[in-house]
Amino acid sequence: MLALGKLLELTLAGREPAQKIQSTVDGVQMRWLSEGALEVRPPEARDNGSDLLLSSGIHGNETAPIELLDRLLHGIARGEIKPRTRILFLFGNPEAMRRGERYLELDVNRLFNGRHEKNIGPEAMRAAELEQLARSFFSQPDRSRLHYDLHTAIRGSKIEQFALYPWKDGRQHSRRELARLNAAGMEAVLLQNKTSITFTAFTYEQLDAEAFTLELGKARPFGQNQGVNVSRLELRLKQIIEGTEPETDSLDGLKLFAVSREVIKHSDAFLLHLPADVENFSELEKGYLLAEDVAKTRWVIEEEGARIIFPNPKVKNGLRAGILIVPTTDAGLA
Ligand SMILES: O=C(O)CCC(=O)N[C@@H](CCC(=O)O)C(=O)O
Ligand SMILES: [Zn+2]
Repeated sequence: MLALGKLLELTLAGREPAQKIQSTVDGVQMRWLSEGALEVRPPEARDNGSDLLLSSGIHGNETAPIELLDRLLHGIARGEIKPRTRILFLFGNPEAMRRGERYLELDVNRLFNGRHEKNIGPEAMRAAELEQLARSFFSQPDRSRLHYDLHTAIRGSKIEQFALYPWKDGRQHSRRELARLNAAGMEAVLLQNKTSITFTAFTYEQLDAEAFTLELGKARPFGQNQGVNVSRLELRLKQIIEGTEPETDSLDGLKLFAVSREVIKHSDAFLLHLPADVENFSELEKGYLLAEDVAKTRWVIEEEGARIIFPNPKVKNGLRAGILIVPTTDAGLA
């Protein structure tokens, strides 16, 4: 296999490749751009005009998505997967990956859309670099732009695999993209309704890409992801890469949710009234006191059919400590 196919090994070892550009036997060019960043270009005659950004390791301990991208890259480097798309592979937070931790000082996925400029340290610099890599990759006109940022969650989930779809004023969510996610094994999609500071919010809002955060199961260390079944997503990604994806417009079985409220932790006095092992998508009854914070702030459930995802009282003050969601329909899709 080409040495650049071993991007994960290089990244975990903190090494730069001796040769930064290599070509596979069938003319696919691989170019190492920076730590954890590699661009794949198909031969011109085979290029179908699609640009695909695949990122993982934005949280260093979320290893199943890292292993998935590693397998795809190996397949390309060995000539077994024959790309017709341009692809940018990104491992988001290399140092956190080496340490097996979500992040070192700052959560990289809270540093986009201008936030890195208000912070200092390696993770703020990395977020700026990731923005620049994505901006440059998606700078070519008249090409389709798709970004999947792959994650696993801290806790178990009543709905194992789901996507979060960013929001931008004046832009409608795409039914076609949801059908694609359905075919890729996602069981639910959360439609956001305000701007955000995550990586996919940046590529969606500023680079005009279709962009999704994909949650694939529970976070485990490298080599222990047998319980995370990514086979449908992996197949779909290979089909997208090779331009052999079957057309689908079916949303059958796909559950749609909208954000009702984000629970923001304002102070060290924040209290979340949920068991430590509560699963994502757990239902909460009307009237339930979910959280309390400084100045008698109370989060009481008012919504019919409310569920909680990503509850985390340990986040830094000012950040999201959970999302309250409610079921929605496909009425607003383009
Ligand atoms: O399990 C958790 O609490 C977090 C899992 C995770 O990393 N999720 C992403 C979602 C990003 C988004 O809102 O699009 C995150 O929190 O960064
Ligand atoms: Zn994550």
